[in-house]
Amino acid sequence: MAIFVGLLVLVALISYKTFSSFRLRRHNAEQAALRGCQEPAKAPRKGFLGTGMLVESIRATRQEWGPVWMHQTLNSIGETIHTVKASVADYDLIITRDTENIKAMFATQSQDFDIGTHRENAFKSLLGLGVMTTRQERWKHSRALVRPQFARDNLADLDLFQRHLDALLQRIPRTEDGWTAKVDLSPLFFNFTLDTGSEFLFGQSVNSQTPEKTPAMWEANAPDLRNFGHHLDAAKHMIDRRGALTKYGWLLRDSTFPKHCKAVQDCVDWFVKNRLERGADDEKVIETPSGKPKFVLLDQLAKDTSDPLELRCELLNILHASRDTTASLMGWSFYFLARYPDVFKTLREEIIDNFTANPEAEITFNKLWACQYLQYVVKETIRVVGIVPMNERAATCDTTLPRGGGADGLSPVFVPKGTQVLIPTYSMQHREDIWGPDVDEYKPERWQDRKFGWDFIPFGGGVRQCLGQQFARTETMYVLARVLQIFDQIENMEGPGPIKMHHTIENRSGTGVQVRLHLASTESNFCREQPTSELKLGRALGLGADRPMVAPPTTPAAYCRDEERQYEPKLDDLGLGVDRPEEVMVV
Ligand code: HEM
Repeated sequence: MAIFVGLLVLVALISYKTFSSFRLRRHNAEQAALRGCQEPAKAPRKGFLGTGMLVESIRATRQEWGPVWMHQTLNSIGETIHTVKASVADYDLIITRDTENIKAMFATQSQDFDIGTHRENAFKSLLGLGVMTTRQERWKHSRALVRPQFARDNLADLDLFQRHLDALLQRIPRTEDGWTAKVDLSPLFFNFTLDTGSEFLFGQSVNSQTPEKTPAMWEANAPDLRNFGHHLDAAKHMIDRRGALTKYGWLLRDSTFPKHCKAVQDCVDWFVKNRLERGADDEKVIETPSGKPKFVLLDQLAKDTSDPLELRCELLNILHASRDTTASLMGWSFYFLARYPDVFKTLREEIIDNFTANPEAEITFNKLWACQYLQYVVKETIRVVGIVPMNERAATCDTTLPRGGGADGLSPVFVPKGTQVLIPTYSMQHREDIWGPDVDEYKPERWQDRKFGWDFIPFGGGVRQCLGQQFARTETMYVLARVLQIFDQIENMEGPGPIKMHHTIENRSGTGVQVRLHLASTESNFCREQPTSELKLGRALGLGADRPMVAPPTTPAAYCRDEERQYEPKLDDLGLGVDRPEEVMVV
């Protein structure tokens, strides 16, 4: 009897599912016809229930070429096809790298699109509900809370960067011949941005580069601040793995994940509690060496809300958005400088012309942003690697995208409510029809006089545009400027091999940034003298100093420069603001 009832329920369920899916398909077909839409090209359906593409994409990500795989897969469907529909099991999604569609989702039809539920679901255990993770009315509330803080002029604090850069440089051991030991700069940048980010957000740095500076009273009263970075990385690793499975991410379980999330949250709660105990008006005005009051985001947010959970979530959302992205950008910048000596030379000349070779000479925000070649290097680095190589939106109602349907790809495409639309920014930034036949070359000069709009959206665009792009670019440019004052040569210490893109949410070099640097002045005390035991210490610090020296540097074939190019700087690129109308693209 029980079996009979069970079977009956199963048949009823299957019938209901079949009927609803039939009704939905008919509804979608009617709506598409009414709106003059045509079907886009289809990605080949491979493997069991069409999961082949998903498996391929996960494999490519593991092999550290995920963004390139996506680009090649789209090109294999058609180099002139920029919008496709892909199906995995019962799940249809659209992938588009068409600039008209991007503009529609971010600007002209932005009311019909928002981030999907995946971002919120994937991140909420760690970050809670904040500006990165929420949608609709809840997101408007968060954005209204944090945006005014980012709309200030010159938000980035150069003194803050300098203090933590000093600590970073002390991590690099020098040898007797004026060169540093071989060093992997990548982990150093991740610690650096954790330290600058935590100080910017909480008012006090977690000092991941200099744990010995942690105040003694913290040791007694605080949660596990020393391992803040470790817990953050471990929790994010799990989120990345879940994210790769899109809607099926919940299938992955890891018993340590909640512990890491809790450890991170405990640390932030501790900062928030200390701040709230002082009362909203008790803002300690600390003057930085440049005479500017120190900006602390927590102080500012505490004026608007005293809800500890809300404060924790917003701060963590921003820390997540800022730390790894900016560290990746710094790492990649040096990765390419080590492979393009002529770019390094041109950039260094510009830095010395503007700021002298004295690494203690003042660098101001305005002068930094006036360095054109420096900006080109940063933009080209972002273009070539796509720091956030994939963005996404989901339709909040039945709607359309203006292009991609029909044989010529020029008809609108119907997008049913709930459909996820992937935006492969890396692929957009490698479209030959937009960037020219030298698209795969690393060539900062291409940015001279280049106007761009919806074809270059590394910081998103429209109402949900990144709030920290000015901060990230200032921090990266500052580090580049100072390091190039101190060092006059950089050498790639990695063996030959293809570029590896370790794509989690952001994209960092999968082989690290293995270099050695030459001090411009032998008097310089910017690095530590290297005792004989230093190689072992280097390993403990994750510097890679003990790794075997490898073959002389080679340039990855895809990024060969075929000729010397002349460059003349032009001053046209100082507009930064998140204050501009949201539709204007400013990068
Ligand atoms: C190279 C560094 C960075 C890159 C490439 C980057 C890129 C992005 C991208 C692609 C988005 C998503 C936009 C969307 O959903 O369409 C975003 C959002 C965001 N970013 Fe950044 N970001 C960087 C650094 C930063 C920094 C340093 C901060 C803060 C100090 C920051 C704060 C935010 C915030 C708060 C959001 C959420 C905006 C919203 O949804 O309303 N980002 N960023």
